[in-house]
Amino acid sequence: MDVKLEYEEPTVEVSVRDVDKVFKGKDKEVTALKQVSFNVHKNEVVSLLGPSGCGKSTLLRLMTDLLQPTSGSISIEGNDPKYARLQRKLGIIFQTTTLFEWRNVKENIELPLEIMGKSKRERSETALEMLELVGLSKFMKQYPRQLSGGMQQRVAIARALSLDPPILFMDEPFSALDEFTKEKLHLDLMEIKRKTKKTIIFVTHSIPEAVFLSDRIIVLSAHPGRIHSIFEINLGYDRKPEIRETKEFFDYITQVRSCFYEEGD
Ligand SMILES: Nc1ncnc2c1ncn2[C@@H]1O[C@H](COP(=O)(O)OP(=O)(O)OP(=O)(O)O)[C@@H](O)[C@H]1O
Repeated sequence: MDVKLEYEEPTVEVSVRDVDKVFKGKDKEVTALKQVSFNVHKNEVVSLLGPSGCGKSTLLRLMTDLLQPTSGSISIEGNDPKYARLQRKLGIIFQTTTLFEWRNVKENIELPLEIMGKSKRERSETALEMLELVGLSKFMKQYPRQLSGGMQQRVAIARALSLDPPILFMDEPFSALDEFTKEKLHLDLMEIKRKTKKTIIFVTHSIPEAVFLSDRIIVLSAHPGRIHSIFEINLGYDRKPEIRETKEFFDYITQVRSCFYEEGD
């Protein structure tokens, strides 16, 4: 029998080409990024991993139009980041949540929809859907100060997802949380990825976190920030907590860690 195998090229969703970023101060310049190039494909989870000061956040801010490159180019779905931002293609989640204290959980999630002029009914329906997705339906009337750090971060994720952006940018979103909460949120994020098919670009300095969550890890080295290595993590699509106990998981951690301790680094 003639079996035709169809292979579809993965769609490039984010493309970073030869990017340099130099911060010019009064009396000195800092080259934060030098000749950085990579692609992120649709539905991929890619982590940017590296030591403090290697330019991870700068790179994320360049991709989300919060900063401009000194040279090189970045495209999101074939357009520049500014266009992508204005078209609401980018959801951004930071390390510290920026929830509004005077709005309850549901009202916080409704905010981007309100800004976009969506009707009250649409706002409410979407917020309820997002609350369900992050498992906070019971807490919709609570105010941010009444929630734990992990719950607040889940509200921030729900809010970032409310306009259904295809790409989520997450800048060390769980680094302020305790280990138990962090591991729970890793599973929540896997579930969100499975249900929503988002592309996720995740900044972290935790090797186990990067290995557990990512399809690929881009390791940056510092001063100036350059791509040191790229690792593919073949631990399957739907990752369960037990993966953390497997040899493959530890092997990936060892492999990634070893590149931080190479001679001369
Ligand atoms: N606005 C700025 N002005 C001047 N220098 C900056 C600015 N933002 C970042 N830098 C410098 O650029 C380099 C990269 O910083 P960046 O915050 O991107 O690193 P990072 O890898 O995200 O670090 P961390 O893990 O500590 O958050 C650092 O040397 C930093 O001091």
